[in-house]
Amino acid sequence: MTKLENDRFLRALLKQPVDRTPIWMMRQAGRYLPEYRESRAKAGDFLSLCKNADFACEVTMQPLERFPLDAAILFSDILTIPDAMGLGLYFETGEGPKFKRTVRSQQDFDQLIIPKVEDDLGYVMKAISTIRHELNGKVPLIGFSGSPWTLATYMIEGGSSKDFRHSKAMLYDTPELMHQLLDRLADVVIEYLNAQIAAGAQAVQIFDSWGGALSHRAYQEFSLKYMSKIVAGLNRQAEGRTVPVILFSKGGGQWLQSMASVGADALGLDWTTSLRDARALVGDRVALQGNMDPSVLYAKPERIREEVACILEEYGRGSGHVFNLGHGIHQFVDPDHAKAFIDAVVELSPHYHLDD
Ligand SMILES: Cc1c2[nH]c(c1CCC(=O)O)Cc1[nH]c(c(CCC(=O)O)c1C)Cc1[nH]c(c(CCC(=O)O)c1C)Cc1[nH]c(c(C)c1CCC(=O)O)C2
Repeated sequence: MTKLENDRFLRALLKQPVDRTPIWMMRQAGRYLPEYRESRAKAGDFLSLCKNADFACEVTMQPLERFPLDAAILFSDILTIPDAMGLGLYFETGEGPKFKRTVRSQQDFDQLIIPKVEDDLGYVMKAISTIRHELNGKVPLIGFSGSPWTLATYMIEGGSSKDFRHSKAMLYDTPELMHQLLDRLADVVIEYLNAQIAAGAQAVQIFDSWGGALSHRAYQEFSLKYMSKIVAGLNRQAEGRTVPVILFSKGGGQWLQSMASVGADALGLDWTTSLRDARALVGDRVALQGNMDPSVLYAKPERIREEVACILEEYGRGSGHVFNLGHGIHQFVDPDHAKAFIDAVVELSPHYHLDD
């Protein structure tokens, strides 16, 4: 077992003392990096990057070669699960993800394949072990999955959606069908994340990108309940350490108290919530991750630095904060601005940990 040289990300998630606030960025490997665009052109397309362990490893490492990040994130996609369930994932340039088949009826549900994670998603585990080998203990590797609700929206709509027309209709008209789908997805996610942990993921994040599209009642019943089932089903010890779990419901700022009670180690916040208020609400129960508006990276480096300073001050002193953007980095961001952001966290945050 290689010793982890930099564990401040894992420590902060468990609210253990750190020398400075750790940082990583959602979508840190992606189109804003010219070297990513080059690798994608070499591989042919995005899915070929995900399905080939050497390419997935190459692009995972790219942001770490440029910036002093405290974690790597597996290069993959949340939609690998519906693809393995037989829906036929493809990407049309400039149009985002699409599925050949959708799930809108009991019959569609009954036809879903129950994937054998080790085979059907074996390429993901292979990417994880390749990346761990390449990282050689430099920083921890994050594994991830979509939440059942977020995955279900893509499976029901057949791709991205603005209004979640078919998913909302199913939720309100045939809630029992929706529950069957969510429960099945929760079981697959548990197996998938446990396989990622066994292959070497040292923390996992559940992306509930569309949790915030639900009503207050529906969020608890159709999203949080299934994330809670997942958290309860995860193997959270590996290689002699705790494997922390991060829940990220985008737009979920008003539900932090209930999210804090499902047993995850940390909650991801988007930029619409104040870290100060969030910390007061959740107390010592969970760490917090976030939450700079990704669009701040369009501004000048001096302005980015001011925003970082405000966010550090909002969280205040002590461990339990992982710096991140409130959502994925945009594709038109100048990589030098991402560098200014990360450097600002590295330079300004030690002050907040003098008593740790
Ligand atoms: C909803 C969702 C998806 N995928 C993901 C989510 C949840 C996070 C979020 O809310 O943003 C998660 C994801 N997708 C990707 C990662 C890689 C790891 C990372 O660096 O964060 C992660 C963690 C790569 C990707 N996934 C995708 C890209 C762009 C593909 C390309 O190279 O063209 C990348 C780098 C494609 C993708 N994949 C998905 C969409 C909607 C799109 C198209 C959107 C877009 O074009 O930005 C589904």
